[in-house]
Amino acid sequence: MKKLLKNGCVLDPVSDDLIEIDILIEGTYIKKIDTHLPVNDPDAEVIDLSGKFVSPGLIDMHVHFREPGFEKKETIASGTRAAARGGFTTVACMPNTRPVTDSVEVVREILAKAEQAGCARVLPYGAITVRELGQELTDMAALKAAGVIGVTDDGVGIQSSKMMKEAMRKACQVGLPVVAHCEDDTLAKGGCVHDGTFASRYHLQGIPSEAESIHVGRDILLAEDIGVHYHVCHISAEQSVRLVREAKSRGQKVTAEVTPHHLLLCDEDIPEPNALWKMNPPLRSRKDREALIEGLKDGTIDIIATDHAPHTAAEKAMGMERAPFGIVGLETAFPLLYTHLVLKGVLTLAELIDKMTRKPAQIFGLPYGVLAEGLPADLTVIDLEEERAIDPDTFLSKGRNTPFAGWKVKGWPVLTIMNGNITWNQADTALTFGDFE
Ligand SMILES: NC(=O)N[C@@H](CC(=O)O)C(=O)O
Ligand SMILES: [Zn+2]
Ligand SMILES: [Zn+2]
Repeated sequence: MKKLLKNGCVLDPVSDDLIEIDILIEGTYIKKIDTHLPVNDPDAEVIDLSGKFVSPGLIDMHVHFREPGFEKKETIASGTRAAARGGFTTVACMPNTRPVTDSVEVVREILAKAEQAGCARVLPYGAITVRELGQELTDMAALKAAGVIGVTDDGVGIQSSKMMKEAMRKACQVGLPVVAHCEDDTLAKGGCVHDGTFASRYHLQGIPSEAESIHVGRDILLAEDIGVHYHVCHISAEQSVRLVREAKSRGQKVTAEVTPHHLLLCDEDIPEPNALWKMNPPLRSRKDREALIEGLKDGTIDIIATDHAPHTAAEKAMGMERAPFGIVGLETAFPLLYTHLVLKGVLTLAELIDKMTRKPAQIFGLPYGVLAEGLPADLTVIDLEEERAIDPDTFLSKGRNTPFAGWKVKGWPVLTIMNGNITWNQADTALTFGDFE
């Protein structure tokens, strides 16, 4: 099966200008990219992309799909459909499932379900410790052989420095990155929002920034001699950015990701104690937010990842102190970032796309993230002019927990192609609101 995409605009890799281009997809690969390809092949389906922007398929290195175990919040089927609607073709899913993704069996189950769902490429992470309890290391060699792309106990921090050091040694031996949820329980436990102005106004227990930064600093020191690739999840605090910057300047293999919500919101923006604004790490101070933007611009922070964390409406209605941490992100990330970073002149379109495509692929060694002949046909077509309010009722994710409802944003993905197959087409209502479990 062939698809000929005509007249789409791509970023010129040299000038970063938008240039018009034709792309021929054959089977699952990009066969040809040229300024003009003839429309004379009767076997090729021709798709006109005039006026639309074509990006390499977006990559999200941090999502929670909740399967197995918490299928009421999300399934691999609903999560990958949400990914496709958000323009993502590759997503890496976190192991805080039930059972935890700490065994070859669970990894196989996730990969099989993802294959069946077919809407996005799913790359599983394996746990660092058995059941994410921080007591006993998993069999990382076996997990790697089964297909995990990194190890993490996301959802909880590794409290013991000794355990983290051993984990780094083992991960390094088998060639897996250590992806760290940085959180010191002795500082964070019991808190529900950042230890700042909002917490004091509403007399809520705060989570101080150092709860994260202490782990970032500790882990950078531990990783220094081991030489493992150490990646910081959802970085949120100014001090953490500073520590990563310093480690990079010494040439250490440290990378970091930041979420759209930490880039766009701070604790002052929380209107009232409402769990739609509750996530881990919490929205921090204005100063922290500015440091994250600075870190993203100067390359200290490598990539943007959503930390898509769906929960049920009932769970999120339990209030700021009792509701679980987490917000969804897949279906709003690109338009939010395009509107609030690119259109406001904080990042260029090329910089934003780089942090959501080429860069995540590069740091995790994945063969995706660029448009090139011979690579898998992963593309996201975006209407940079379309402006619409975010409406959680239209989400394909089972999670509706977002603080961004009603935000009017531009730059909606209209067509997503993964491995040569259309996984999202805004114009096709059958694909848009199908009957999915
Ligand atoms: N980010 C969150 O607030 N929640 C995540 C866990 C995590 O990413 O640490 C979840 O699993 O719900
Ligand atoms: Zn986390
Ligand atoms: Zn997470």
